[in-house]
Amino acid sequence: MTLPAATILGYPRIGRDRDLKRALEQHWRGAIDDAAFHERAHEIRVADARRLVDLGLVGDAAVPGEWAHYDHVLDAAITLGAVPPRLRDVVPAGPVSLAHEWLLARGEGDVPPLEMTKWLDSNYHYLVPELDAASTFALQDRRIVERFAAVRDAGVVTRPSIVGPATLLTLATGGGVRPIELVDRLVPAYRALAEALAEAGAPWLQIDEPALVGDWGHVSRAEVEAAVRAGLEAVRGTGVRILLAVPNGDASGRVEALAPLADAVAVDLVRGSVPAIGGTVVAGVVGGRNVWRTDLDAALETLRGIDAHVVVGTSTSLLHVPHDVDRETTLSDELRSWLAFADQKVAEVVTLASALSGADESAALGRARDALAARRVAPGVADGVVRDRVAAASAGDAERVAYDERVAAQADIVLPALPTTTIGSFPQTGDIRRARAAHARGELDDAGYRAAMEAEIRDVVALQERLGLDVLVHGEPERNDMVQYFAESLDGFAATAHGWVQSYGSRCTRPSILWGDVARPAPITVPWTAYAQSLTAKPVKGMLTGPVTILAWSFVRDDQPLADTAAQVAFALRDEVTDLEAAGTRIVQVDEPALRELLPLEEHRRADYLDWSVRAFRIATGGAAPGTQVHTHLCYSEFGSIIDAIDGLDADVTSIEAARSRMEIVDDIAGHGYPRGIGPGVWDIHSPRVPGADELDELLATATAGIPAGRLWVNPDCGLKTRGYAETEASLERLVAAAERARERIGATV
Ligand SMILES: Nc1nc2c(c(=O)[nH]1)N[C@@H](CNc1ccc(C(=O)N[C@@H](CCC(=O)N[C@@H](CCC(=O)N[C@@H](CCC(=O)O)C(=O)O)C(=O)O)C(=O)O)cc1)CN2
Ligand code: MET
Ligand SMILES: [Zn+2]
Repeated sequence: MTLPAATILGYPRIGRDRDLKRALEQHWRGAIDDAAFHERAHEIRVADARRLVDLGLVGDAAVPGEWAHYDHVLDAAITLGAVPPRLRDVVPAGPVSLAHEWLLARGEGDVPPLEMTKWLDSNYHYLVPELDAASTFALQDRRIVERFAAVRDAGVVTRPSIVGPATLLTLATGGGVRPIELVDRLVPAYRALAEALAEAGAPWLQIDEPALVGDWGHVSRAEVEAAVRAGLEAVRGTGVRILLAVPNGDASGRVEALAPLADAVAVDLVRGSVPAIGGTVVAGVVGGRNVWRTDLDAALETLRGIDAHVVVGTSTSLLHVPHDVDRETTLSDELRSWLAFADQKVAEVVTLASALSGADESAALGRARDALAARRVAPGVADGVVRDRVAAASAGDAERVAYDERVAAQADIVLPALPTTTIGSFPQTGDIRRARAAHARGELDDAGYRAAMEAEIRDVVALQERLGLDVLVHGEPERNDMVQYFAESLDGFAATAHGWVQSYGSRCTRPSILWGDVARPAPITVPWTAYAQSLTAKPVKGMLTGPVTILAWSFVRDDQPLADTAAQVAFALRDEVTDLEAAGTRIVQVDEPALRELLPLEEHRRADYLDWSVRAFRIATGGAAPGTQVHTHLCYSEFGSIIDAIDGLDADVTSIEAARSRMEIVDDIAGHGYPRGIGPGVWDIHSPRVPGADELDELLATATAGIPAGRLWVNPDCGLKTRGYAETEASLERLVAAAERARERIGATV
């Protein structure tokens, strides 16, 4: 049985109206029981599968079946019995209950969850499988088989998918063992899955191996290739056919020798070129990482040039894009005509497959051509003033005076040794969100909304003064999201109303659409920051999101180099810094949590990326006076690899996630001789756990051992927007007390 003519590699699983998010959060707070949760999850799966058939994915195995509750990497680990060694006594072998699934994903009490980190170069987060030398694997949980059968019984024969062994092991951590070395032990469990699926009547299994397109450092290319091979050899001959999917980059040069072991190979033709393989190729000409309408003429030409049996597909799963652009009635008709969300992308692969088979699709091709042509010349796509400013940028725009001179100019910002601060956001309470929703619906007027946010700022400032923090924040209550908020105030961006995309677990974002040249028509953050500063004699940090993060967490235009778009955003932020200074702000933080995330998977593309991304940050902050203290904030570990780039940002103070990795970063910093202020996080804010006093002392002892006291700051790992007030107050109280003890211990004078 061959694959149908059109398919996609995956579909959003959070539900059209974030139905799965709601079900998850209701189950977590005990509002619905296991049976009700399973029922809701099943309904979402069936509705999505039927919609995909209605959109034209007809024929057995055309509809992908990947339906994790929380994360697809966690689902693979659960399926194959890869339970963390530390939890062997807690999570028994066999099917994993919802309670245990949430324990793995979210932790509980003293049990920390699996670590969470970025999936490839995206803003989706997966849970890192934990393995050790004693790890064994088997088909322990049949959720993939059961979901296939349940959706088949509802009328749709899908193509289940699972993360492949090379990718699973490349992304896993190992205690005392390199996970990739466990591959021979792991692959029989994949075979057992393939056999079970064959028995259940599944015609195809998709094995995702994006690890093939990256350069990993800790795992060699030969090891990745060998692990993919071992997986494919293990699953051969069970009766289920194998689609090897290699999304997220250029598979050519990496997949040719493996292709004969699979029944079909899916490749990303948005980022990559066509590999020389025969057999069946799922040609990923429709992009899964962006929201622009496909150039169907160009795609058709690519498809016609492939010397193999061609199935039209997407470059990646559509997990990263929202469901349906037709719901975005607040966008202009013009902008909407340029866009394709998941459902429109499905229609595109169907149209292309039909055209490829010789049917007359001239009307659809013509509409796509017209939309593209209109986009090229639309007002706002190119703005002469913006372009002239970027073109005129000089090296000096990215330079501040030497650090020593800045330290001298900042001497009147009076702070103790080991100053305490937070990362910016305070809890986003239900009241704040309800006020914003009421404001959006027109039920709360502008003045009422401002008053509500100012009341919140007053409370947050008072709380920080009571706790004794040294550098205060206003708490960011007015921000729906740290990127969308800025996008809504900048020219060149559009925000969506329903364009939710899963970020992790139940948490979603609405990435904005960066379609035109970027400019800042008016100050954005100044009134809020100035209001907070008016309430206190302590310094209040102004809080901005940096250019790289604004790009990384938006859907960016594909018609010019990212570096050019980054420079435009950087100049807009530069003006905001100037206006904050004029309003009396002495400390400005420019967050770049996505700096590491956008680092290309392929080694040969990294230097160029780091060059333009660091430059964009420096343009954004380069206009700050020497007396203005510039902070930045980065989250997620693995920063050792980009420590030179962090140094290159030239920020006066950098706060960085460190508590979860138990201060590993301190060695990197000490070894590098990093010369400026640094605040390694001492409180892991990703769970409601309140850190113990001993734990804080220990983390600070590690920090003071590696970093000179004059440069060390004390802060949490990240912002507090997902936390509640109970744990926020308790944890910050302990953090301030621990900083005081550390000052005494090292004999620092306040
Ligand atoms: N873009 C982005 N990426 C990021 C992060 C981030 O902060 N932003 N942080 C890191 C971790 N990722 C995260 C992603 C999302 C959230 C998060 O909290 N998301 C919220 C939504 C945030 C938001 O957009 N809030 C809006 C809309 C909130 C909402 O759902 N409103 C209700 C109505 C309000 C009510 O009556 O309660 C609705 O629309 O139904 C607002 O506050 O205005 C969620 O999923 O619940 C946190 C971290 C990395 N990537
Ligand atoms: C994901 S980084 C978050 C930084 C932001 N200033 C906050 O505190 O929420
Ligand atoms: Zn952060």
